[in-house]
Amino acid sequence: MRIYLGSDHAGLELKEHFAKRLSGLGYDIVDVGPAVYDAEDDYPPFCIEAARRVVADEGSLGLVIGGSGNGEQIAANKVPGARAALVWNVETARLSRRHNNALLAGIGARMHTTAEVEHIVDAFLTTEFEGGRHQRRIDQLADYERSGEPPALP
Ligand SMILES: O=C(CO)[C@H](O)[C@H](O)COP(=O)(O)O
Repeated sequence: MRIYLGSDHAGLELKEHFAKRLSGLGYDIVDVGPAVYDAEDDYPPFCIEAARRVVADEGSLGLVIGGSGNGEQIAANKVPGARAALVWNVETARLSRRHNNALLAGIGARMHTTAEVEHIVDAFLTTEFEGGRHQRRIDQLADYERSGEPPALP
């Protein structure tokens, strides 16, 4: 499976950790940057690029890593077709795949130990989408994104 990685300066060290770790586990890693630490860099270019690539590459997943993961997730979700979830423990990571078919995980490097994030990321990458009623909800979001017509209130 191909995994796209993006971050900002706050997530750079953890991104590099995952580039090595996931590559060692057999994942095909594409790191969209940043390549060097710059305390003044901004997360949108890297997270939007990671999300664009995931959406264009069916079957791939992405990790967008920052200080909190909030802005990274917001940036990724601006890309049409992207579904990015802020994952902050193993259960939210599992549910983001099982119920939301999340394509990208937003991760807060300043919120966890590296060992915690390893468990969170492993859960994200190894959980399958459940489909069923959850697909109906995802379809409503996708229709709204495409048409601008909000789903009817029940
Ligand atoms: O988490 C983030 C966005 O959600 C950023 O990594 C964070 O805002 C960067 O902060 P600073 O420039 O103070 O290092």
